[in-house]
Amino acid sequence: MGFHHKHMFIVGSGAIGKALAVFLSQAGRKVTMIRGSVHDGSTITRRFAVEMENGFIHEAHVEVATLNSLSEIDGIVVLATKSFGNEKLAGALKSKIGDSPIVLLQNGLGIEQPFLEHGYQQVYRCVLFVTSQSIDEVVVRFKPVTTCPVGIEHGNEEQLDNIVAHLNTRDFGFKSEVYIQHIIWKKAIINCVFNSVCPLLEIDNGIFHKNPDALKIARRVIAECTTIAHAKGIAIQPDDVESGLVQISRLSDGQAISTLQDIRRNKRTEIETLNAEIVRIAEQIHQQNAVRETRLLGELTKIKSELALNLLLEREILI
Ligand SMILES: NC(=O)C1=CN([C@@H]2O[C@H](COP(=O)(O)OP(=O)(O)OC[C@H]3O[C@@H](n4cnc5c(N)ncnc54)[C@H](OP(=O)(O)O)[C@@H]3O)[C@@H](O)[C@H]2O)C=CC1
Ligand SMILES: CC(C)(CO)C(=O)C(=O)O
Repeated sequence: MGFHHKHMFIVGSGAIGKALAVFLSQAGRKVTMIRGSVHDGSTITRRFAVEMENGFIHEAHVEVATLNSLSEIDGIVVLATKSFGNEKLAGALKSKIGDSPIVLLQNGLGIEQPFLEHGYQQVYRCVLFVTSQSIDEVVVRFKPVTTCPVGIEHGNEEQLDNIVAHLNTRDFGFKSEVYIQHIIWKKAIINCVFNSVCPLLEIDNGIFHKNPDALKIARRVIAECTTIAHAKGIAIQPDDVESGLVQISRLSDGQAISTLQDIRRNKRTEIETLNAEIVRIAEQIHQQNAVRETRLLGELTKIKSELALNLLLEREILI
């Protein structure tokens, strides 16, 4: 058995889960994908493909199971599901994973709470700096931005390095980052901008490096959110967040942000863990007036996403 002997369980068969499953399988890791929202007891093998920017296609056959088809999960559990499912998943995984570590790949603030509250001892958080967009049931279009840091919510550095060694591949890079909290905040603030402005304008991620007026809006949201970060003891600088945002905008030009993909597919979005969560934190420390634009953009995005869901419901009733 080689160094990378741990079985990788990827929960969630979406744009990120499929890309990760393909890269890990190609690198020779043992991979099982577990469906996040499907519980029909099935285990099948499926082909997934990842299209890179230069047109190259990576593909792999991956075993896809459901939670109720597995009695025990022994390995490294990686969550690539939508964060609003975490409370339910934390309950469902608890009796099966023993002391296997869990790694959360999701965007947002506070998304680890359900796992900490359920008493998980090995909880790690990754901040993704890649974009992956579903083209159809099999293919995703993948663009890496930079190496993705993984840090500790509850656990230890030795296990962290072991997890990173198992996750890291040439095309989807991971690294250990002991001080992850400031990166979580920085990325969450960047997402507060992308995941509201892009869906509202119905435009791809390239807008901020191309349009000075959109960048001005981004700058104001960044200023608001960094004020709250500072009040919570997270020392991040607005200029640093802005350069991160512009870098992502350049490198993911043409890609649609996940919230825009969700709205287009009439799916629930994660905006509650972004703008709404920063507003909630601001309220707790009586600084709600400092985040007015962040709140407005979040509320408009939420309405837009609910309108899309209602439209789908109405269409279903008519059929
Ligand atoms: N796509 C991207 O470029 C990026 C994504 N992220 C983050 O990565 C995470 C995954 O994103 P992405 O792959 O794009 O999302 P997708 O919508 O493509 O896939 C998410 C998967 O989550 C599962 N899921 C959906 N609802 C629930 C639920 N209520 N309970 C349990 N599982 C559920 C589904 O898995 P199944 O089909 O197996 O049921 C679904 O396929 C998100 O938190 C996102 O913010 C971060 C940076 C970039
Ligand atoms: C900002 C971006 C594009 C970076 O990975 C992202 O987080 C997303 O697509 O959800």
